[in-house]
Amino acid sequence: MEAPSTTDALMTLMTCRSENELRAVMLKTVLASTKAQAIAVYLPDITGRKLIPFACDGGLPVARLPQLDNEVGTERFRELDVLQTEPFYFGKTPNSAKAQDLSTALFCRHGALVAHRILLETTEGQNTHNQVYVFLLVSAGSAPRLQEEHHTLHVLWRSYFHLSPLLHSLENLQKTEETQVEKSKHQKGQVDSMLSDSLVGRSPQIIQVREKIAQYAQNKYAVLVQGETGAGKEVVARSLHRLSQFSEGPFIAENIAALPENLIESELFGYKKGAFTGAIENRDGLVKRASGGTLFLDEIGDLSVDLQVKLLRILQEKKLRPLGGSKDEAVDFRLICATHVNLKQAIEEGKFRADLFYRITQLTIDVPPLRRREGDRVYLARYFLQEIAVSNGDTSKTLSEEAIAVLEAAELKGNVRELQNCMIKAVFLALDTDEISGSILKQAMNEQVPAVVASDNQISSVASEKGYDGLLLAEQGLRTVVSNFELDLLRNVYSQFEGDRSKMADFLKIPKRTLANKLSKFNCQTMEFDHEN
Ligand SMILES: Nc1ncnc2c1ncn2[C@@H]1O[C@H](COP(=O)(O)OP(=O)(O)OP(=O)(O)O)[C@@H](O)[C@H]1O
Repeated sequence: MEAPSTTDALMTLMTCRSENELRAVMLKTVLASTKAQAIAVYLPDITGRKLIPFACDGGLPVARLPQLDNEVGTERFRELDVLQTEPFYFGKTPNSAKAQDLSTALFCRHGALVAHRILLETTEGQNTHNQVYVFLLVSAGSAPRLQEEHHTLHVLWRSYFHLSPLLHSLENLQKTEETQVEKSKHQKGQVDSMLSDSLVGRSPQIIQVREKIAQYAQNKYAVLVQGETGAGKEVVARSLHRLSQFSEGPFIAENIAALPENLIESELFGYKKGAFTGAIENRDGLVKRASGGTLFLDEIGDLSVDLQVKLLRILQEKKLRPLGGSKDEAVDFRLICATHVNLKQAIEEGKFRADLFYRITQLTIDVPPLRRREGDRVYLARYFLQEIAVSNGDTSKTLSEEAIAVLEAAELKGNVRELQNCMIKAVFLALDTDEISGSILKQAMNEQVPAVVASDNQISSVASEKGYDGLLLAEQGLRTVVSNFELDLLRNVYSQFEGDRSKMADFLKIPKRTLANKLSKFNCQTMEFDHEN
């Protein structure tokens, strides 16, 4: 076989991708170029007195090669030695007990050795080996072209010691990159699992929402979360907070619509003692309390235009002046707002300021209604059944085929909240059975408090169930009967949930804003229900 040219040999070396590969290819290349049977390569140690095995092919493994005294280098070994006739001994002296034929020591067989001492240039400032000792076992009687061979080896080993540190750095870089990729995969895995635990669902639509949350969580921009009531806007806001740099700080949530109009300002921005009658001490507002964390303002569309101006100033200047205060106080928080109304329309109607709109919608997340999430109803229903079972220390109930069909056909205007309530009711209606049937599920759905948007017929039929007779209806008219019924219902729900508005709104499947409106309509902010209406 024709020996490869030096250029070809160099090209082959340059295709190597790791130090190990380079070393193996180098030895093969040298064997091919010199037509030797075996090769052992040595480097001098730091003192220069010993030669340390570095690489080999065709003989003993490197670990079993002996160290050599560098007498070869100093006394007997010239730059190029052909040791074909005389055995080449190493050891203290050729006659000492330790003396041994070098070819046997290196290759376990006595044979003709060619030894090259290759002088490399040292690169200033770099710890480059400046000599390489190459021992080749050649066929007896072969006549190597020694000078030419020596030149080739010189070129190859020089190139080797240039390429080797480059590959070493490349490998380190790759390892670092791989570790970073692994690390970020691991982090992504953690984020994914945290998000799919809180924002449950596997529809492409909800997966997209989760992706947006993961993407937006790491920055400080304000986020507007839009979606129908009960769709999970607050769940999204909480997830954003948990994944953000503010996660160690507080998550302060407030529903603007649920706050009485006259209290919104002091609740949000706080006040100083004496700012108004009843301000008997300094009190931090929600904005101040959210400092270092996240402020979640639900139903932001309900903020009065005056307060919109004040909020905008705070967002722009990161400073807050409480009611009755004379100094600005620094605040730093991430703002997340939610709305189920179209804010652009509110701007057109003059109810919402465009400048605030742009400030709070640096990023937006649309939470799709349940009806637009393919496959999530049943998935979520099973999830809630499991959750209920865990909290009851029970085994999870299953859904019959019929129940699944009922679920798929249901309107679920109250979105996930309605579905969750339905499942709670269904579990308690199906106490004696492990499976929730279609009829139980229908019953659970019907047991939900009639929707505020229920038709007159539905209302009068519920009214008659509740004891409002037709006579009364004829006497007072539908409006009064319905109104009284609603008041009665609110009073019952109030006592059931001890005035907790969030729970009341959840139970009634209405936004807290609607609940707040109804309470003020009945003049019962304090739920001391005056029969005014
Ligand atoms: N994807 C989901 N996975 C698990 N639970 C959810 C999910 N979406 C919503 N929920 C649950 O549904 C209920 C309503 O969710 P949330 O309060 O976030 O809705 P919302 O859109 O903010 O409602 P509103 O507009 O009435 O304030 C909560 O009990 C919440 O835990």
